[in-house]
Amino acid sequence: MNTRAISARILEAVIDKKKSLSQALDDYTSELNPSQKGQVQDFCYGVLRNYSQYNFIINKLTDTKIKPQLNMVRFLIAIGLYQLDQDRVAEHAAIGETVEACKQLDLFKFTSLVNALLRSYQRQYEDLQDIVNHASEQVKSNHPDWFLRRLKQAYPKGWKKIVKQNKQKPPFWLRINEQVQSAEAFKQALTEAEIEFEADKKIPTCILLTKPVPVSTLPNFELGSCSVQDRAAQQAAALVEPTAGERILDCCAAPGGKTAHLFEVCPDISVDALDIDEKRLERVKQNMQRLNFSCTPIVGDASDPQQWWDGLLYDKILLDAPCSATGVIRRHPDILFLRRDEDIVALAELQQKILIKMWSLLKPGGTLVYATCSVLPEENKNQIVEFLKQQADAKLVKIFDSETNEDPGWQILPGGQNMDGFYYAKLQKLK
Ligand SMILES: C[S@@+](CC[C@H](N)C(=O)[O-])C[C@H]1O[C@@H](n2cnc3c(N)ncnc32)[C@H](O)[C@@H]1O
Repeated sequence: MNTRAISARILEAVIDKKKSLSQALDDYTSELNPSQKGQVQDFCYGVLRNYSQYNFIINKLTDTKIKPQLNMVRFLIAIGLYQLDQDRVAEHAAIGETVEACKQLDLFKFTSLVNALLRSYQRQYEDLQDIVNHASEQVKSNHPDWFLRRLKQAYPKGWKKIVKQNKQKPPFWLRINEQVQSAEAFKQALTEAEIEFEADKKIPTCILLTKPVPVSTLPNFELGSCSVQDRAAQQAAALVEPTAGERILDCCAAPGGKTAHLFEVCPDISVDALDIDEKRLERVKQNMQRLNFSCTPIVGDASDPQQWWDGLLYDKILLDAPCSATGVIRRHPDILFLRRDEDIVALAELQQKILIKMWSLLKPGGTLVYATCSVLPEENKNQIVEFLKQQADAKLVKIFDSETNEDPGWQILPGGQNMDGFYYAKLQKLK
């Protein structure tokens, strides 16, 4: 099967069957070579970031709407439109290969429709762009109405910027592991390997790769020299401030990016890495192995510590709460198709429940860092405000720029200092 046909199947899995993009990519691309995999990823991400717009154009160009059961044809045409929007794919290849994919998917009678529609798109390109520019916010932004409503309510002035960021390709940040080599030595090795990067101005162990490269080509990656992690996620370890001898709970730890960072900052700590998902916890173990650290993985539900907790209080807790992930849409555009409005209420309830339970596992004098990769106040600011109202033994620790606004924590919006959308708040338990 050609890469367009495979991509159409993946889009069907995400958009119609509500599978996560990473799962669908795993399911359909395991047999492909790296270059084919790259192409499939490019098509799928590209279409998901612009699907509402492509769907709108398809409806404009077809007299009779393509029936829902023929969504596969719709996905193929969307892949064709994405290719024609790009300079990288020659027009004849974009159209020819998409028509070929149509045959490979046994959709022979639609080949002329696919061909005609893509050619019409080329001919009417300027007019269609103009029509799209006057379409609804939902079409232009590729965001569902419920999410636009929540964004507008939370950020009356800034929502357009967030929406724009969500359509961008994400930056490629690395975290250098100074337990393997100094940041300077790693940067030198990158220069020698002719891998272009920008050093972060504030964090010496954080760098931005100018162009994505396969991780296997990074110097000593297998020996744990560095990890791929967004700059926003790299703030967590500094906020936890791990200190030698401490017993730390990493709550909702998988795949273990932040667990590893805690050890990189201070290897002489003991960390319980808790996650409800046994399979994802395996990835924590793999990451620890590559980086040569050792934690205690625990499969368990954070909202029900009686099932797994050994009764010993923790000095520090990092609670990377389950959330809507609405801060990382540029990395995971499938979120726009998988998340529903009612999820936000359910997640907010779960987050407050977990926060209260985790608080009971913290030593007096200990600190808890609350984190999400969400941009919604329901999961962030409101959670902390509500918690502080109810918990007399909780004191807010001010972090970064949190003193300058009414938010008790730090809301990072997508694209802010080139980071993902994230939220942090730090709480101390009074003695
Ligand atoms: C945002 S991810 C964590 C990322 C991780 N901290 C890192 O930096 O690599 C959230 C995790 O929460 C886990 N999770 C969701 N609900 C949970 C629950 N009730 N108890 C424990 N873990 C949960 C999910 O399985 C998922 O691995």
